[in-house]
Amino acid sequence: MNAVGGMWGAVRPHGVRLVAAGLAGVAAELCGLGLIAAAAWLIARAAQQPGMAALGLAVVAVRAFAVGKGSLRYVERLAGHDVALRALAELRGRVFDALGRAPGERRERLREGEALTGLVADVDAVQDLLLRCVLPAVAAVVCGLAGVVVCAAAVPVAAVVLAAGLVVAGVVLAVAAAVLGGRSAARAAEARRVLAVRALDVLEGGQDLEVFGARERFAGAAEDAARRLERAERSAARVSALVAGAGFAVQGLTAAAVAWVSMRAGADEVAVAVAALTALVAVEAVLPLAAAAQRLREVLPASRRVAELLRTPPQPVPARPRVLPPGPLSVELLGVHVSYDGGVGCGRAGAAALDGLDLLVERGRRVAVVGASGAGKSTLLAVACGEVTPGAGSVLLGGLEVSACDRDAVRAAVRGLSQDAHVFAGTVRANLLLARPGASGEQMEAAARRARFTEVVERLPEGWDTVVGAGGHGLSGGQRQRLLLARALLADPPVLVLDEPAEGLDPVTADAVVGDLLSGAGGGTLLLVTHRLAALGGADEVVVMDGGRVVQRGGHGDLLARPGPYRDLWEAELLAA
Ligand SMILES: Nc1ncnc2c1ncn2[C@@H]1O[C@H](COP(=O)(O)OP(=O)(O)OP(=O)(O)O)[C@@H](O)[C@H]1O
Repeated sequence: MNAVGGMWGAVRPHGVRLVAAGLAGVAAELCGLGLIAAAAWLIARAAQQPGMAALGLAVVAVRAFAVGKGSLRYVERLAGHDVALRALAELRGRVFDALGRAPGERRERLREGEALTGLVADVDAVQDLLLRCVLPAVAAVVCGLAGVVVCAAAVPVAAVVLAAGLVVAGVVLAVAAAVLGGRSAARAAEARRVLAVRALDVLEGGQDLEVFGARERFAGAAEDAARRLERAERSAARVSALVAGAGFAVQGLTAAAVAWVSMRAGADEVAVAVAALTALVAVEAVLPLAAAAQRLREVLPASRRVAELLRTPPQPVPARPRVLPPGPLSVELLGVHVSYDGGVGCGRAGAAALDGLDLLVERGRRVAVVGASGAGKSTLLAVACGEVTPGAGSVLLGGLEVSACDRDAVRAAVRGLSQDAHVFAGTVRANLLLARPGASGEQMEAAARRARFTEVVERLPEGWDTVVGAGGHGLSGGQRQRLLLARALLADPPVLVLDEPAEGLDPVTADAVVGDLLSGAGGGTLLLVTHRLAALGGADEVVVMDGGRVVQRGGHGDLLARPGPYRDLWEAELLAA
């Protein structure tokens, strides 16, 4: 029920259109039924040569039903698709809203090709609930009932036989199709998922696979998945064909049985013809129920996943948000705990990324955060800028609980450079101005100088107007990183967070950049995650993390002077160098 709830919420605003589509579908089926009943009556009665006056009304009825059936079917298709597409647009809007509300790590998972492709397919599949399940089912049920009524009017006992035929065609076959076809559909869905993952591996990692000589193996795995998908789809098609064949057999047998009991009951030939042909049309109307049931089995899991996403509770919005003070802000984390779903926690399944972390960074201070890989440094920055909501503990900005402040104001106040920052397709200038649209040429130049990006721009064919591709295509890794750093510096927010700003730069430039960032004058509070310890002499303070906690803090020189985690990291860095 929850699964359908997600779609229903999107359909409700278009309820009138949906009812119109349903009524048009029902009316089209009833016209089909009326057409056959009237035609049967007309042919059988004409054979008795009663004269034109007795047949006139039936001739008009046949014409009206024939025209009505075609036109109403067209109206039903038009209105049905109109409402389904409107509901789909509404549903997509709701899914985007829910994604916006979702915690950062969930959005993060959705960036993976497989999950994103899956979500898009799930949302699209939900429209089939309306077009291929609900609307055909409503029309089938009404037309089946109308068939029984017409049959009962012609030959009462034949109506019982028709009802039995309808139950077999509309219920027994539908359940069989759902059970047998559902299994194949589940296998096909899983095979489709595996194929998408394998195909992404081959497409995105093609170069690496070639280098490591693993292309054949991965391509073979993709082919295997494609074969499994083909087998599952064949099996689903076999079930559909079998059910369709059985449906036609039930249809023919029901019509024959209705004719036989009608004759046995002593009905005249006109009544027999009307009852038999009505049975033929009524059973035909309920046959799509089997296909609808099979499709329902395929669509329900997708609808369930979409409904689950839509249930993401909205972030509580403070009634009267507190206003952050101007200028650089202090950052304080008190007993902060973060666990990621599915996080491997450095080999300890389910371990916390932040484990009761306490940290106060006073306003305007320049703090370097260091620690082994997986210590929780990036998670600390993600919590500080509101990307990840802690499971427990408090985060204060300028002395105010971030949950009491406007979310957009917090986002604007704490920004910088994350490990997965994106370069957009467009000019280098446009990429930089994204951080501060009104920035002057001097401000851009200054940010570029600090990020060592000026020398890159000078060598680009069109300078600031050089066009780069999405993801920084056309730039080297180091050039891309300098562009991203320049963009973060241009933003100049009250709290600047930089995650590995010198990643991909040569060691000398990297140390120079990190050193400048930590010792440069002015600007806001700075939280900088780095592995380059040699450049930390200028930092106001160095914070050492391990296992999601702060294990040591102090000045670079003081920390080096005594044994402890920082000196261990330093010695390990010297050894590696
Ligand atoms: N999106 C995520 N989903 C699941 N687990 C995650 C996610 N991000 C981090 N983790 C887990 O949380 C722990 C801390 O990760 P985090 O990225 O904060 O460490 P880090 O100190 O920045 O590491 P590195 O120096 O390698 O970047 C890790 O053990 C990791 O397994």
